Amino acid sequence: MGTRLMDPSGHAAAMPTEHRFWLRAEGSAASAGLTGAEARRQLLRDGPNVVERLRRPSVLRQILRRLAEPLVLILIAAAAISAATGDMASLVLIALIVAASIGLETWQEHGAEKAAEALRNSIALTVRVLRDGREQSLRAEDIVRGDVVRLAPGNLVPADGVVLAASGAHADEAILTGEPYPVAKRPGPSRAETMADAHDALFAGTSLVSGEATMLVCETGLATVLGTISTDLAADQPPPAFERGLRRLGLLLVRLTLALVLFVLLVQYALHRPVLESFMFAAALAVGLTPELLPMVTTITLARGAVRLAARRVIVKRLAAIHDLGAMDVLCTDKTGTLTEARISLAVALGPDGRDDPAVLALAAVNSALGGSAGNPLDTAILAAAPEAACGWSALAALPFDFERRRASVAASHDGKAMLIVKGAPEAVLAACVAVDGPGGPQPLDAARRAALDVIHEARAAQGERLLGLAWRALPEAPARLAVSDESDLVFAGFCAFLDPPKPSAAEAIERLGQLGVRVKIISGDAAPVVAHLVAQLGLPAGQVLSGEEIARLTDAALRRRVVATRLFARVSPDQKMRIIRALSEAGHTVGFLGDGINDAPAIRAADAGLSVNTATDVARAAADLILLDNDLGVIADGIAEGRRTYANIMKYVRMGTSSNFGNMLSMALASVLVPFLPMTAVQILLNNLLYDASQIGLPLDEVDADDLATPRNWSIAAIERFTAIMGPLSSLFDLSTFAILLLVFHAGAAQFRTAWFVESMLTQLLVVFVIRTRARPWRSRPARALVATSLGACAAALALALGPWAGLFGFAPLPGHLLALVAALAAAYLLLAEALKRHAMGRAHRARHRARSTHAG
Ligand SMILES: Nc1ncnc2c1ncn2[C@@H]1O[C@H](COP(=O)(O)OP(=O)(O)OP(=O)(O)O)[C@@H](O)[C@H]1O
Ligand SMILES: [Mg+2]
Repeated sequence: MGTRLMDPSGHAAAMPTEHRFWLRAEGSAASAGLTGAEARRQLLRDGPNVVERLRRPSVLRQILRRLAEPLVLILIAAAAISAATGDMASLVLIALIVAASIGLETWQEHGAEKAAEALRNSIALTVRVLRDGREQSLRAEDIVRGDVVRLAPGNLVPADGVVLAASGAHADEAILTGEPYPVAKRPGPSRAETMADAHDALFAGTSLVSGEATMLVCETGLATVLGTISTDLAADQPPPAFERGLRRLGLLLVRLTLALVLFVLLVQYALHRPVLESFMFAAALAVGLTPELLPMVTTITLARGAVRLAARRVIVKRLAAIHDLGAMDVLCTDKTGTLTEARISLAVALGPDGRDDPAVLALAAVNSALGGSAGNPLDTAILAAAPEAACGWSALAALPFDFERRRASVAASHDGKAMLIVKGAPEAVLAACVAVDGPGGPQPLDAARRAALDVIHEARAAQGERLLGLAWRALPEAPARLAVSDESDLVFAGFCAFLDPPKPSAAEAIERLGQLGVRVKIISGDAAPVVAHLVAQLGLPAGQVLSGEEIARLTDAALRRRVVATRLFARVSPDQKMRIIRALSEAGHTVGFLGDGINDAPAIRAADAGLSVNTATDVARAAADLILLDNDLGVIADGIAEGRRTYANIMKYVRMGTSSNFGNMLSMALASVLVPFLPMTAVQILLNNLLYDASQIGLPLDEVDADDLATPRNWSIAAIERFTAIMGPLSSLFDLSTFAILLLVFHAGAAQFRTAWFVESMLTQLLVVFVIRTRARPWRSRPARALVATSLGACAAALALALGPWAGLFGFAPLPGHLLALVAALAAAYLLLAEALKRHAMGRAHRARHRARSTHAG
């Protein structure tokens, strides 16, 4: 559970008095809320209610961050030293080139992130607040101290505050205290030293799991308990699939760079070459090798993906989740709303004999009216079927529904007689019953009678009807509070059966996902026969159902073996949903989860791609990486295509960087040994690198082959290494032949050598993109116009710089016609050979499931 707010012994630490806002006097006075004007003034004083320090850094800060990168610093220092020895030109040039590449990067990234952020804002969390005497829906950011906020189950608590009123309110505070069970909340002063004991306080970041509460906001933003520890919490999350791959790629490149730079420095030292010059050369090599555009290319491709997805009504909250969606090979989903219409209606209320019984419906209606929660679809369906049934009843106490107990209870009185009414999943209710209603009054619930009830339950569920059980007990006196232990010695009254028609579009969507290589699994809290019936209705293959009861008995290792082949899971608790996701993930799958309830939030958080819908509860939406504006499995298929598109384009950049760019830098290092002078000056390497970078701006916009969209794709470092190992040396081989011809045949001098090679390496490096951007023949896969423009533009610029009248400024010398022709011929030969070898270098199309292997190997 991390460090959180606990001391080493695991006990919640006492907070300093000034933070214990629940002890302040302000909470004791009931409040009618603020006026709009008061709130605006308060907002100016305290600032917006945000804890995340994830706010985008300013442009200036982004530039400074890039300037402070060690390589750039070394280069600038080296240039400064050479300026001190009289070489002003290289200082100016290096400064200009560094400025240009930083400018390019900052400008591109800034624009892309702004677009993505605007989309995120469109699904901001809203809170019900009392302002100007009426309830309004406001963005959580605009909440200020003194606001009065209303909370319902599934709502995130937007700020720290004290409870003014509550009925059956329980909060999940695990995120702050590590306490796994919901904590009861009620008004009234507490003298609590620790937040775990503060029954009258609600904390930002926690959520209401049941009941209702009204709270007075005492602290907002960074002043909240969450605000003081939010950085710890962020560090607690394991990185998702995309970041894991990116990190491993970074390590690979660092190793390559270090090896090359050390090699050059050692050789130069051994050959007694000038120290400063060698040093600058090595630094320029390192800059040339660093994939400094990788963050920009990934951000832009992902941000563009986000914008395209928005057109399909999918909002991306975490950009990298687009990639994870493309890599996903298993999608788990809950049932209600995704596979069904979520228009739950009451079909019938049955007595224990299986016949219609309006008295059972009346009991259910009293329970729902006095102890249900607004927004719960089952409670809503019951009240719609019997709107008047609760008249004349008054609530005494309630014990709200939770997903572990699967029961909801109320103590209610009618004509002065008190009664406990319990409703819930039939087996959960029956477990608390000792008797059953019969014609002549309650009868003992013996084995035969239990079996008869099970038969009714099974038969109904097998027809796809979701059942709730109802039970009651007379109460000798009115209780002040209810506990779980009160749910005992009950008399079973009967069932309510509900219908929720399947969505016609669901079957088609699941088939489409199957064609994309994504298997769909259903994880439901509902009973097994209901899930099986639905699956049959949708015309999908059923197979075995794994129940929550069985899962509870399985160890993690055993569960890992079972989950892969199982498609249906029933009667699972929120915790078990999360366990299933983890097990799939450990079995090597990239897992998505789509859900909308309080009970789905842990699983959404655990998934690589957490999906929710805009109508879902706050906790589910907060946990999700992607929000569907329409609850439709079909759009997920669109999202998957988008994810794979972005991945394919990012891979093109990676391939360019690790093969042709790496090959060039490798040649440069070798040449520094073989050639009597430095093969390129530091300035020329940097120019080379800048033009190469500029050419890549078109990549995020590139078209993608159908082949790249067909199967789940995930980082495979092994495949990248293979590609590098083949294509890198190929490019070096060509460079070395170029060197040999230039030196031995044409006896080129230093300046001419550098010019010829600059042109050759630019042409090969820039044009090879058209070869390796596709597995097909280049003329069969058309590149995007933007890519053609940036690549050819960079080529033209390189030729102009090296051959134009200003060439001398950069240390270039004029090239005679036959040398130019030679360079062009060599570049063409290289491209042809690269084309011949690329399929071999790319290997078989790797699928996401190979991740398991490469992860364990790496
Ligand atoms: N308001 C309620 N009162 C009593 N019992 C309830 C209530 N809501 C749900 N239950 C019980 O808890 C079980 C699990 O809840 P629910 O079906 O919503 O879980 P779920 O995992 O979200 O299911 P689904 O896959 O259908 O979305 C229900 O099948 C029902 O037996
Ligand atoms: Mg649900």
